Amino acid sequence: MVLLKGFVKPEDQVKIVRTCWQLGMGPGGFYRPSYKNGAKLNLWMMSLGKNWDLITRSYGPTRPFDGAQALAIPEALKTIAQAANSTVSEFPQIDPDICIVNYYTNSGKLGLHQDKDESKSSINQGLPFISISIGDTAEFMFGDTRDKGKATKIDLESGDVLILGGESRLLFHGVSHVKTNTAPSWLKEETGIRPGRINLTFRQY
Ligand SMILES: O=C(O)CCC(=O)C(=O)O
Ligand SMILES: [Fe+2]
Repeated sequence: MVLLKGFVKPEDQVKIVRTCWQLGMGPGGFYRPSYKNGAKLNLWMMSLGKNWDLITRSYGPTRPFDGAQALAIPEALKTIAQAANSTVSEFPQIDPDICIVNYYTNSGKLGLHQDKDESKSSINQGLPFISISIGDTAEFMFGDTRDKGKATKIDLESGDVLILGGESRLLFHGVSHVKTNTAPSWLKEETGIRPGRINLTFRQY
């Protein structure tokens, strides 16, 4: 696992907010994924490239609940993720065909889980996924088990990039909470970003 503190330049952070907001408000944009029993995740999600479905835990071209086609990953965003990937010599370079964008309000959170719905080959090779955080700071947790008490907690701030690959590809991870009013003031002024946090994870199926 590699954490690149403050990797994303301010102008790119602004670009990410504007792009995610524009895509997220349109068809195929942000929604709250539900489990079979109707309970919802504590975040808003938009899948780019391929749709990830919470119920089947699999990828497909469209999302079952409204039939919307997964939107394309904007090249400008992919470039930022690949630039981060290329600074880390211990992991292979990926060509992302999936980007999951999560928007957490200040009450948003995500339980400890592993990301293992990409192809067997991708997982077995330990191809990294690249996670970009924008907006309010998150307390991010990770560990070898689903036990929250044993998880390590770190802050992910606006502009940080976390890369999980190789041995760390299947780490359990999640977001315990989002810290209110911690986004950089210049980002708020420039974009009018709502309170909360945007996280993008770039993956190769
Ligand atoms: O928001 C984060 O930092 C993590 C997101 C995540 O784990 C996921 O989308 O699978
Ligand atoms: Fe994840």
